[in-house]
Amino acid sequence: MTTDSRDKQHQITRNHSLAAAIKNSWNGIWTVIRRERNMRIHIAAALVIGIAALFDHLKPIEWLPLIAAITLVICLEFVNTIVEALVDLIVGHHYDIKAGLAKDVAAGLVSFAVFIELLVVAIVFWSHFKG
Ligand SMILES: Nc1ncnc2c1ncn2[C@@H]1O[C@H](COP(=O)(O)OP(=O)(O)OP(=O)(O)O)[C@@H](O)[C@H]1O
Repeated sequence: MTTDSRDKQHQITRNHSLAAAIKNSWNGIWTVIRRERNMRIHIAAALVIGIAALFDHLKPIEWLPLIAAITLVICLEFVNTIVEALVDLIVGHHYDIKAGLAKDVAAGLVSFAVFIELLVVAIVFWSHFKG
């Protein structure tokens, strides 16, 4: 295989068009959804929250904190996946205490965001029914 044909299969240059940039970014999102079980759980939880908010006729202002909390969790799960990929790229299959720390802190960020998400959901629905 020549270098040229290899480069066509595995792009390592800048995107030549906006369409290519969008296609590659969607590919990144889809890859995370396919590979990361936790991301699928976050999306399922977001759907459940959204359906509950629809059924309970939440006001637009009440949707905002829910959307913010869900966005935070999903964005941090992307960050967690990026950290895992970079750590694996750097250390491979070797044990390294700093690699473990980086992965644990990244996972901890997601857990913290999920805790905030649960808190936000509880407060929004509680205040909706209370008043
Ligand atoms: N190279 C390494 N060196 C040291 N510890 C590691 C290494 N790779 C993984 N670990 C430890 O194993 C844990 C799980 O690893 P990893 O994050 O790759 O698995 P995962 O199942 O994809 O995690 P998550 O549930 O967050 O997606 C890490 O949080 C870390 O404590």
